[in-house]
Amino acid sequence: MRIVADENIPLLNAFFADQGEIATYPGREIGREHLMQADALLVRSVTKVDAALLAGTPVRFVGTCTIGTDHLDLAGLAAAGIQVASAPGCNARGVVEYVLSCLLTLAERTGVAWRTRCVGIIGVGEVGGRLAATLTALGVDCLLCDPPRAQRGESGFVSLDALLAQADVITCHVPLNKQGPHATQHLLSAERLAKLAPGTWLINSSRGPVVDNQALASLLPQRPDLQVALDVWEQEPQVDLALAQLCALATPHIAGYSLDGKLRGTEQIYQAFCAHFQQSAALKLDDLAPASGLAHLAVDEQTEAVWALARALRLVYDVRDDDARFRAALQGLPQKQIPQAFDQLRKHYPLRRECSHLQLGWLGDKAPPAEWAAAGFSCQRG
Ligand SMILES: NC(=O)c1ccc[n+]([C@@H]2O[C@H](COP(=O)([O-])OP(=O)(O)OC[C@H]3O[C@@H](n4cnc5c(N)ncnc54)[C@H](O)[C@@H]3O)[C@@H](O)[C@H]2O)c1
Ligand SMILES: O=C(O)[C@H](O)[C@H](O)COP(=O)(O)O
Repeated sequence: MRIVADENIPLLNAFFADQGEIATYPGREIGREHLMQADALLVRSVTKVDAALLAGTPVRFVGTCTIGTDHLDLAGLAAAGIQVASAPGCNARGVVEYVLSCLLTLAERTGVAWRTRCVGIIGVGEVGGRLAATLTALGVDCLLCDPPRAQRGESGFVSLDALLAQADVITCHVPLNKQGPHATQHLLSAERLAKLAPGTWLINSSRGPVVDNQALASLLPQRPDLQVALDVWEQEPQVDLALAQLCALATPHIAGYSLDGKLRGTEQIYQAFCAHFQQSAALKLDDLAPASGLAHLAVDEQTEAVWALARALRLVYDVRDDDARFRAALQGLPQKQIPQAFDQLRKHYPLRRECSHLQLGWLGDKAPPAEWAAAGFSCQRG
């Protein structure tokens, strides 16, 4: 068995060394010449894979250790008889923590309490669904928009235009679909952006082209009331630095970059690979993942639950650090050098664990506040 893989897949060797010979390359550089003897191709989001790339190669299995699949030509690969697997939900919790951190930061900067804002979630799947559950547990009002789910007869959704008119915060969690009845490319078009209510906070951590970046760059100089956080960019790894400058928060596509999320992605693809090649999936992430590096925060009955949660989140993840690194690395660079700097920020991303690695030590006599567990924090006495 020969496996070709993106060099940025963590625990690749730990999971796949027993399965065959592994050759790794930078994800953006994987080409047909690397695949002429490969049985399986393992990628992340930066490798574009279509039937033409694999034509004439023995590759019969493609696994992407990511949630998004817009870099894969799913229809073409299916027609060519190639099995494709992705890692649904693997880093969804990381994205939720990124959005929560954006809310805390924008609240601090504008002086508007984040818990009083109505959050409009566009796309209510793995990420949007978990975000809605977490925010609701914290007492925040949410509006949900997901026409594909509404069309399947599920209730609780509003139309996109109703959401845009009513929400104070808009956060996008849709896949990038260029065609079809629910296409999402430029879902936030120039026309819709122009209608954003005064003081709206807009967060995009889905895919860059979901928001018309050119229209946003033209709008923002006339609308200093809008607060925009962009994690994804229309021409990635190229970034429009003028747009980044106008954003309140700018990061290099790292919303889901917790180590936990990346490792779950590798494990999910290992399982799919083993199922496809009829091998037993004997390895478990719990046995291979590095120790948790648990952080502690002690709280007592006098501490307001939501204040403690905000402190706890800051201990685990602070989007301001990613924003500062992004600006320091990219500002002033000639355009030609931006893609490489963008990729370097992602390749050398600092260790980040999820909130499940933070223990809230409860010093009170009564039961700890229910919001904590509901918001995804583990809470123990003492
Ligand atoms: N920035 C990051 O680091 C990062 C990390 C993870 C995922 N993502 C992106 O976020 C996207 C969403 O992730 P997910 O795990 O929630 O995916 P998901 O497939 O579980 O959920 C997507 C939801 O969007 C809905 N949807 C589709 N078209 C829509 C439309 N036109 N309007 C509104 N809703 C629509 C779907 O019905 C679905 O419920 C991924 O496809 C990926 O592109 C980014
Ligand atoms: O779709 C996803 O899972 C995310 O966008 C993922 O974090 C992308 O990371 P990459 O594959 O570019 O390393």
